[in-house]
Amino acid sequence: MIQFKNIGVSFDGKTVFKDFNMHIRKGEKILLNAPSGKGKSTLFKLLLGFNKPDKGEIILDGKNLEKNNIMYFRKNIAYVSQDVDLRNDKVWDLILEIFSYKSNRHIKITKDKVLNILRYFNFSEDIMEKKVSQLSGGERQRLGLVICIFMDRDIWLLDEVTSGLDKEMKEKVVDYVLKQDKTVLIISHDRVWNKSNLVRIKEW
Ligand SMILES: Nc1ncnc2c1ncn2[C@@H]1O[C@H](COP(=O)(O)OP(=O)(O)OP(=O)(O)O)[C@@H](O)[C@H]1O
Repeated sequence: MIQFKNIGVSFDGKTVFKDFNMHIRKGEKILLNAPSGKGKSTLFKLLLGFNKPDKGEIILDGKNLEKNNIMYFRKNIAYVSQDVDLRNDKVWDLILEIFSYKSNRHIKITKDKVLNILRYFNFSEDIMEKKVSQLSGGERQRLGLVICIFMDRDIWLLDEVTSGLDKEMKEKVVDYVLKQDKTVLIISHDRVWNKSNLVRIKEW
């Protein structure tokens, strides 16, 4: 489904990837395990077309990532970044706005549906009326994940989504993610992801 083929990436003369290869099948859950600075986040940015490799190919559903089909890649991907950068609106207004965008408009959200998932992630109802700036780091991460869930895209890129959470919530997030019929790439230093044999570990 996704393929990184002979990828080479350098920044300012420093090589991050020389000849990187990875093949991801539909529905796989993959934990990217490499030391800091080895290019984990860069892989996400490559797949989204935010960075361009110096050499190699990035393929999704048989399509080579090129300028003219970047939107195909992006439409299939939901990305939760490390420092979830959400607009400082009230949570419910923010959600309404995100789902009014052209690429998400086909998704029918209701306050009840959103509340159900928010409750699963231990939010109370008053979250809807809070502004994003009033949320803690961990709450923002969970909110980012909830938005990703509602986007209902085939591929999820999760960058440190469990780092600010307590043990019980980490396990809840992992449980939820692993049950989904989605292809998920995970960057995390949390051991909770390694416990399941549903997770393939890609090390370099
Ligand atoms: N746009 C950029 N310009 C210059 N250097 C960059 C750029 N993006 C990434 N780098 C460098 O590339 C290397 C890989 O960065 P990346 O963020 O992908 O690593 P990582 O494995 O995700 O690290 P961490 O685990 O610390 O988040 C780092 O040395 C980083 O400084």
